[in-house]
Amino acid sequence: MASTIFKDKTLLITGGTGSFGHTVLKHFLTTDIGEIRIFSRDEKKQDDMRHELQAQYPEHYEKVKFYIGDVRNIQSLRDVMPGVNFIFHAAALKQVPSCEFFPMEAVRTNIEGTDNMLHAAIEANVERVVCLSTDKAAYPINAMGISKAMMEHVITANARVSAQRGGPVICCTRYGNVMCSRGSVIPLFVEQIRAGHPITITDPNMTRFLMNLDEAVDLVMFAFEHANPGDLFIQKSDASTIGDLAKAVQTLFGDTGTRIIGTRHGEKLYETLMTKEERTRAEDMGGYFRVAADTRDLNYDKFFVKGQVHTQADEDYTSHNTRRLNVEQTIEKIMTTDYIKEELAKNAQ
Ligand SMILES: O=c1ccn([C@@H]2O[C@H](COP(=O)(O)OP(=O)(O)O[C@H]3O[C@H](CO)[C@@H](O)[C@H](O)[C@H]3O)[C@@H](O)[C@H]2O)c(=O)[nH]1
Repeated sequence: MASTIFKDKTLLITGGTGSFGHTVLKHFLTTDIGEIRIFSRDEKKQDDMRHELQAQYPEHYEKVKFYIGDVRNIQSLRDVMPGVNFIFHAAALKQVPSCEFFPMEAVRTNIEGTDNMLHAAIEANVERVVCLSTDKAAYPINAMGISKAMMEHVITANARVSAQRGGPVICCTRYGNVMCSRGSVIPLFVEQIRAGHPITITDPNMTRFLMNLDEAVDLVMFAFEHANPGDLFIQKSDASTIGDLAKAVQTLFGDTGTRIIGTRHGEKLYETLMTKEERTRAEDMGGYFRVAADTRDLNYDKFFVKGQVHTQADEDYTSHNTRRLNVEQTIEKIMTTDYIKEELAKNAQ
């Protein structure tokens, strides 16, 4: 990717050892970017990443610097900030079931951690910050989604203050399920098939937005380039039913039967990427929507206008009403991931 905006600049990725961080490195490491800082808690994951980069990118790996820290600890964020131009904030607790059992942990990392990061970024005069959220934050029903929804509000509030003071441009992206990410359903199905077990389906009629990691990075880059303070960016995404997704995986890896297990803690039948209320403020930008921040202050009287006041659009934008992929199209879609390509290559050996 030619990325002159990043020429000689320093990019910080919080939660940088995860799948998102790996994909960002794949996109940026060989460009003219100056430095990439990986900030995360786990020294083992950093060490693994360091070795991987040394092997794969012998001429570029020295651009990557590793910082142990935790977004819950603002001092560790202050320590990583000097010289940082841009931030992609991916650090999060994102497993729905674990957040359900330990909701305060989600509060500390997703809400307080994001607030800490933004304060440290504002203090350090960073130029741009893009934060990563999830569809589960729209009309949230589980602790992970609720914490991410609060995170989005923390982002909007800090973006407003930062803009008033000429500080960093802070924005947010929201996306759906990243196919084949760690612990997600596609790798689970593949493992079950390999073990000769029936695959476990919660509800064949459930739908999920399907996105690959490159699309997640593209969305973050789009937000990076187009953001006004407090904007929320959403990528238009396709969806499939879990029943069709299961058939797609079985077509590629074999059919060992299916077993219905029922809906898990905190799960929805479908996900919402953009609410009706957000749609009234959304701008269609082709492949993306921009939901502008509400820039009014608390003095509502001065904003009163005569005439019709729109408070909601007709419909939410959901995994039930977006473009629905059939089994064939779902196969094509999941084949775009490195995980599926690598696993099929193993089968062929
Ligand atoms: O044995 C299983 C497990 C899951 N599912 C279904 O598969 C879909 C996807 O499940 P999963 O891959 O676990 O994703 P989600 O629960 O939708 O959310 C995951 O994916 C989100 C987006 O990547 C992350 O933010 C969340 O943390 C992570 O839990 C859902 O409809 C599940 O009901 C099954 O049918 N059988």
